[in-house]
This record gives sequence, structure tokens and C-alpha cells, in this order.
Amino acid sequence: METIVGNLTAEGMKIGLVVGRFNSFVVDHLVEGAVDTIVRHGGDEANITKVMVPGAFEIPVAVQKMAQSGNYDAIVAVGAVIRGGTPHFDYVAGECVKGIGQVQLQTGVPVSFGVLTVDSIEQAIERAGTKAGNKGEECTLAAIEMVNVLKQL
Ligand SMILES: Nc1c(NC[C@H](O)[C@H](O)[C@H](O)CO)[nH]c(=O)[nH]c1=O
Ligand SMILES: CC(=O)[C@@H](O)COP(=O)(O)O
Repeated sequence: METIVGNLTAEGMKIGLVVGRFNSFVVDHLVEGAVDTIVRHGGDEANITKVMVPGAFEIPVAVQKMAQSGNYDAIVAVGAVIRGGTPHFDYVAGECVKGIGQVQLQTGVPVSFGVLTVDSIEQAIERAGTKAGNKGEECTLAAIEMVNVLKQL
């Protein structure tokens, strides 16, 4: 049986980082985790292109344009959607994840989902570098691995 596994070296990779600015007090830590992960795995910070958009709803269109450019080996999307008192959360989070998934399949460019979808600020803080890890770090590792997996297919 042949098993294909992607290693976690980011050497030579050009990575797009699309950042939903909403809830920046949390998202800034996701960005830190993403950049730190790329550098710690052999990537060059000079090869990261960070794009700021207003919120999670705008992430997919920026991801799409970057993926279609052919200039990036992978794209990492980070943001934080925190549930409020109305159904708005469902629409924002739903469109974000659907759009990102569509771009990945349409372009073949690995796009990792590092957008927190949480019920409280506390849950967001826990997943932005405290007791539940850093979603920016996790999704960046996934992006790096997928670049190295897809190269072998
Ligand atoms: N409530 C959150 C938003 N809302 C803003 C939308 O993402 C979008 O920017 C606006 O509807 C204009 O099109 N965005 C988040 O990223 N996180 C939230 O909790
Ligand atoms: C995710 C959201 O859009 C949310 O933060 C908005 O809060 P609300 O539902 O109370 O308007």
C-alpha cells in the first residue's frame, strides 16, 4: 500500500494570509501564530503576503483573487466570528466557510480555514493562543502539509 504524507517544511513557499479584521483583539494573535509557524517551519516572512479585509464575510473574495493569481502556494484565512444576539453569526460564518471551500476546490490551491466560529469571547481567547491552542498555528500547519501532499499527487 502506498501512503502519501506531506511534510511540514515551508521552505520556498509563497503564502497568502487573508485576515478578517473584525474582533482584531483576538485575530491579531491568530496572525502571530500563523506567521510564527511559517517561519519556524523554514518559511521566509518576506514571502508572506498579508491582506486585511473588514470581516469574515469578505475573506472568500480576497482568497479567490489571490488563489486565481497563481502567485501563492497556499492561502491561510484567519478571523473570528463571535456569536451575538441574532442569527447574523450563522450567515457570516456560513458564507465564509462555504466561500473558502469553493475557492479551494475551484483553483486547487490549498486554502486553510483558521476562522474562529465561537459562542463567546472567552472561547475565542482560548483558541487564539491560550489553553485551547492557536487556530492560526493549526491552520497554517494544515496549509503547509497540503502544499507538500498535493505536490506528490
Ligand atoms: N460579527 C462579525 C463580523 N461581521 C462583519 C461581517 O464579516 C462583514 O464584514 C459585514 O457584514 C460587512 O459585509 N465579522 C467577523 O469577522 N466576525 C464577527 O463576529
Ligand atoms: C457574528 C456577528 O455578526 C455578531 O457578532 C453580531 O452580533 P449581533 O448578532 O448581536 O448583531
